[in-house]
Amino acid sequence: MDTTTYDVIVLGAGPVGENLADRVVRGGLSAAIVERELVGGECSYWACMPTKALLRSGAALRAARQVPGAREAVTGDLDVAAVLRRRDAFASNWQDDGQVAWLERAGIALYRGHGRIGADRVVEVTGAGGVRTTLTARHAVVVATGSGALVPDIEGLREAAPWTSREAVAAQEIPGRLAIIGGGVVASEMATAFSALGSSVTMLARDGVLPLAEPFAGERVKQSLRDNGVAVRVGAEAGSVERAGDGTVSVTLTTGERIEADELLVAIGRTPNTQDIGLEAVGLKPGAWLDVDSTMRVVGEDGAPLGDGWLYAAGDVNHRVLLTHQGKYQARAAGDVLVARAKGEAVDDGPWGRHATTADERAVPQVVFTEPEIASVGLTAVAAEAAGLRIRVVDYDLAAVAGSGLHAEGYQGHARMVVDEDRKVVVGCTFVGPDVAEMLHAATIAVAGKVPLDRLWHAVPAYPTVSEVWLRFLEAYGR
Ligand SMILES: Cc1cc2nc3c(=O)[nH]c(=O)nc-3n(C[C@H](O)[C@H](O)[C@H](O)COP(=O)(O)OP(=O)(O)OC[C@H]3O[C@@H](n4cnc5c(N)ncnc54)[C@H](O)[C@@H]3O)c2cc1C
Ligand SMILES: NC(=O)c1ccc[n+]([C@@H]2O[C@H](COP(=O)([O-])OP(=O)(O)OC[C@H]3O[C@@H](n4cnc5c(N)ncnc54)[C@H](O)[C@@H]3O)[C@@H](O)[C@H]2O)c1
Repeated sequence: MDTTTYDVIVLGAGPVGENLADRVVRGGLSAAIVERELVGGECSYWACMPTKALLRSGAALRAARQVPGAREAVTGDLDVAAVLRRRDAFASNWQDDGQVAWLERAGIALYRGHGRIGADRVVEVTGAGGVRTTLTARHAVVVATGSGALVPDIEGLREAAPWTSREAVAAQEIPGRLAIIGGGVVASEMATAFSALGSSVTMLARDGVLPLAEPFAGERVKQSLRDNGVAVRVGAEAGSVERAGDGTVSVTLTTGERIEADELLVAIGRTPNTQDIGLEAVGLKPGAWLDVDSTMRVVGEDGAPLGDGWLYAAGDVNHRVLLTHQGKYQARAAGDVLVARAKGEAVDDGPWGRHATTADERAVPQVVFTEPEIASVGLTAVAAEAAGLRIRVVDYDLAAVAGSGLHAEGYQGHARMVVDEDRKVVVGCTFVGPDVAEMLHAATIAVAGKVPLDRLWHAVPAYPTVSEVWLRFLEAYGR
């Protein structure tokens, strides 16, 4: 048997590559995965899990302090060393043995090294010591190489060795002063985490705090960051950066003002890991995001699949939605469609079909783990209007729901439901408040399931929970 030929070869063993390969093997095909760093990808070691571990202890402490009886039992502050140890454990101490064992159990062959596409269906792997292996795919190659932090061309920035999300997430010491360029999800979560861990944080939020969220949600997070001592500088833009011999970083704003810090985190978005994966060998542009159809097949500029449709791209690298859960959703659909195509079975790629990733466009859930949390799904009011929908917005004060007062003293929160008036279904929902993350899935089901408002009246929320906001939404909308 030729051990270097597989039905499917996956480039990148992040959450998306792993899930896709697993799906393919479960469908009866063989799969190999190529990984140049740690099996498990960004999410496991430098993103989702360790960031949430950094944030969770502070959130738990705040929650206890908001409930009389529990509050009195809290006699100290965060144990920073214990938080960092817990973070280390959630990052598996940056060892991937557990995930490698999982690959073995799943029957997926692992090649360690940097993978590059050499020609149609051919992947060259350069492993330790420059050893090269050529892999050939009978059916498909899948690019699941993810994304890296985008570092802008600001004078002196690279020379100043700034933190990206990786260094922030893996920090072994908490800087006294942390400056952050950016106002998006990474910037907001890291400002929340590091201020709770003791840093004095300055956030240079050129375009505002979480500008893509419902405005009331970004506004509440901004206010809360300020209440917790973070200097949120909306509109501030870094002009140049310099690191002095003693390690101090100075950021000179475009206004001329200087801000000093011990570390500088750059969090202004992502760039695709496609610079050096051989895209030029198959007529694609290195460094570009990969465009795909609804089954994750890479398409050319004409919108048609490349060649006979042998190349797929899933997860961050296709730029549809840069979230682990959506990438894994893409992996399930793409893995299944790959098996169907290989076996000559019917493909179900119409909207909401088994092999299509329709939810990427209409029903993406996301939780931003700030204080307060933001949990949202589907369209904001602005996005719905921009999409040409005739909408009605229903707002509700979460503090007015009986369950919220019980949950925490002085609970503050807000919720918004966006209704498509022509179809009488919910197309978007946003909650902002303590612990709203776990409320999100009900909204996701309403949006993805296109549950008519008339039917939602029969989905009765339990009393006394914060979820009773669903009843209040319907009452405010009217029957
Ligand atoms: C700080 C931070 C926090 C986040 N928090 C969340 C969160 O709470 N929830 C959420 O849903 N999302 C979160 N995300 C987003 C999430 O991390 C990504 O959407 C997810 O990791 C994408 O998975 P992926 O498999 O596409 O790519 P990745 O996780 O980036 O994995 C790609 C893998 O491919 C490998 N690779 C790349 N090029 C090659 C090559 N040429 N050869 C071999 N291997 C290669 C890489 O080493 C990597 O292991 C966060 C992101 C950041 C930066
Ligand atoms: N909880 C979560 O789900 C979670 C957590 C962290 C990251 N992520 C994902 O990771 C991805 C990356 O996050 P991110 O925060 O880096 O990107 P982002 O796209 O969320 O935010 C980047 C922000 O930087 C601003 N910006 C862009 N260029 C700038 C510049 N030159 N100077 C100053 N500001 C600039 C933008 O206006 C934007 O608000 C996101 O897509 C996000 O979905 C998700």
